[in-house]
Amino acid sequence: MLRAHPVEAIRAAERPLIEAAAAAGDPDAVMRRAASGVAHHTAALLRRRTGGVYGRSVMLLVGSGDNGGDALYSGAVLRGRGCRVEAVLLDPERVHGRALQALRGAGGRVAAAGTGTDSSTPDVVIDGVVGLAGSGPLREPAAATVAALAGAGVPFVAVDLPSGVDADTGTVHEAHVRADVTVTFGALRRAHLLASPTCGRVEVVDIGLADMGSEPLTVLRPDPAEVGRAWPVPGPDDDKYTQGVVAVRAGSARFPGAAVLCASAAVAATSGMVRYVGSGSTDVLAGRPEVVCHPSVAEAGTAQAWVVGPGAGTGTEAVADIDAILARGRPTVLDADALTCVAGHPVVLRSASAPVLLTPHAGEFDRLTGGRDRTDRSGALRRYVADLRDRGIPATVLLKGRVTLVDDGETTWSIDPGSSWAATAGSGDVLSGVAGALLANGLGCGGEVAWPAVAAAVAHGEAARVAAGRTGGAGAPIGAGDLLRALPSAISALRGA
Ligand SMILES: NC(=O)C1=CN([C@@H]2O[C@H](COP(=O)(O)OP(=O)(O)OC[C@H]3O[C@@H](n4cnc5c(N)ncnc54)[C@H](O)[C@@H]3O)[C@@H](O)[C@H]2O)[C@@H](O)CC1
Ligand SMILES: Nc1ncnc2c1ncn2[C@@H]1O[C@H](COP(=O)(O)OP(=O)(O)O)[C@@H](O)[C@H]1O
Ligand SMILES: [K+]
Repeated sequence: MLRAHPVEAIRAAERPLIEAAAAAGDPDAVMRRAASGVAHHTAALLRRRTGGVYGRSVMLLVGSGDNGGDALYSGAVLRGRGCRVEAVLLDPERVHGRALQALRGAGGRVAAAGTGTDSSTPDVVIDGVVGLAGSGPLREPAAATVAALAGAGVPFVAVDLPSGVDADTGTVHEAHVRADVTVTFGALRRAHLLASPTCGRVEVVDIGLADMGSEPLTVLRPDPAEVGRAWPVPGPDDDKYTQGVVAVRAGSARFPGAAVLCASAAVAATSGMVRYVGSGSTDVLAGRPEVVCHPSVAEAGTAQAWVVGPGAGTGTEAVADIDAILARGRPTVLDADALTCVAGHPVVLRSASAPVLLTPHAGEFDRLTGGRDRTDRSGALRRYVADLRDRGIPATVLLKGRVTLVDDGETTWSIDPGSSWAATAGSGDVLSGVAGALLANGLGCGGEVAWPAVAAAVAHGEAARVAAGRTGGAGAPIGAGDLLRALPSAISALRGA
């Protein structure tokens, strides 16, 4: 499991190291260690991209703080390895003096932004514009310089964080660096897990930082192997009931497919039994004859967990069904149309005495929250969960997207499947089916509902990867049906990870 920390915690952990270095008369010792890590990973990128290091050209984008200092010291190291290094100073009046001297001493070229820079396109850019102290989008002249280099296809190595990405919220501002590699120091920052697609491959350099624990603002990323180990496996004494029965209320005349995708995903996720309530029994049974269908919520037999919502409608009947399901007092996944019902009738959640898992996409989340705080996704999520919990609703929320977040009011989990192939119609129905099955099974090594939600998101992402890669090569677009069919291979891969 990876942990990513808020800036305040990082700064507090670094302080003793920096003070010790200063007391020993070498105030830049930590910075030079960090910089040699940046140089090491930049050299590795150059080798991968160009087959070597010697003679390659490196451009440093140097801001006014210590992030720029790291870039300058790393340039000095790369100069020592035979690179041509040019530093572009974004604010020549405010630059880390000793680091600049080190670069000059090593034979690096220095220019102010917009004046007489080397005209050839560099092999790599080191982004030392701004790091932990950054806020807001890249400012000029950094924004225009970055846009031109990115447009020319030059790879970026970000020092600490891609500039233009907020360290704590992970907000990616319009003007920002998209990094191929991000080299950070001692421990991950929250943005590394909240904005992982913008950070590229994240490398953590050891600077002698003591191990950091968790606190409420720490973001966690699950280890796929851990999810695989926790996946429910029937034992010798198990039967179809002991593994947890999940009931699915999904589908409508307008959306028959949602019923098939959701119920079939529940069947694929664990052994045991799946019940179905809705208008789609014929279609569900055509694909999955093992599903047990019931004419209404009231007539459904016992289930250890429920899923309600995919394609299930938003009328008064749908709201009444949600109410009836919650009144059964079992853990329940509320997805899709059920979330629209909750947004319109928040009072319906009052019937929830057992844990509920809400699984909105961005639009549904806006509907639930009135569209507040679009820029600080994880903060808005934490506040929404806290609101629900303050109202006595035992809620966990899974916010979908390329980076899926799960928050139970105490912990934020982040899942990034590494590609966006899962962004396809109906794939959310598959996710809620998997989550419901895991909830019914009582999977719970990391919390009552958060862990099944996290495990479902991991398996969903892995299924997308398997499905998109089924043809080999670079991968191909998938539909939700492909993702569904890939679930068994994905679960098997996780269990073998
Ligand atoms: N604190 C530590 O212990 C260590 C820090 N290190 C480096 O130091 C960095 C933090 O340095 P600083 O605290 O000096 O701060 P930064 O270098 O992150 O930023 C400070 C400067 O950036 C400017 N700035 C802020 N937002 C901007 C934007 N959007 N566009 C352009 N400029 C902007 C500010 O005006 C300020 O002058 C870390 O990210 C890391 O790279 C490393 O040397 C390792 C050790
Ligand atoms: N850009 C993306 N990259 C990867 N996965 C994504 C992306 N956008 C959405 N997803 C995932 O795809 C699924 C889509 O769910 P949802 O929006 O509810 O679709 P639907 O309602 O069509 O089923 C979710 O699991 C979500 O996390
Ligand atoms: K940076």
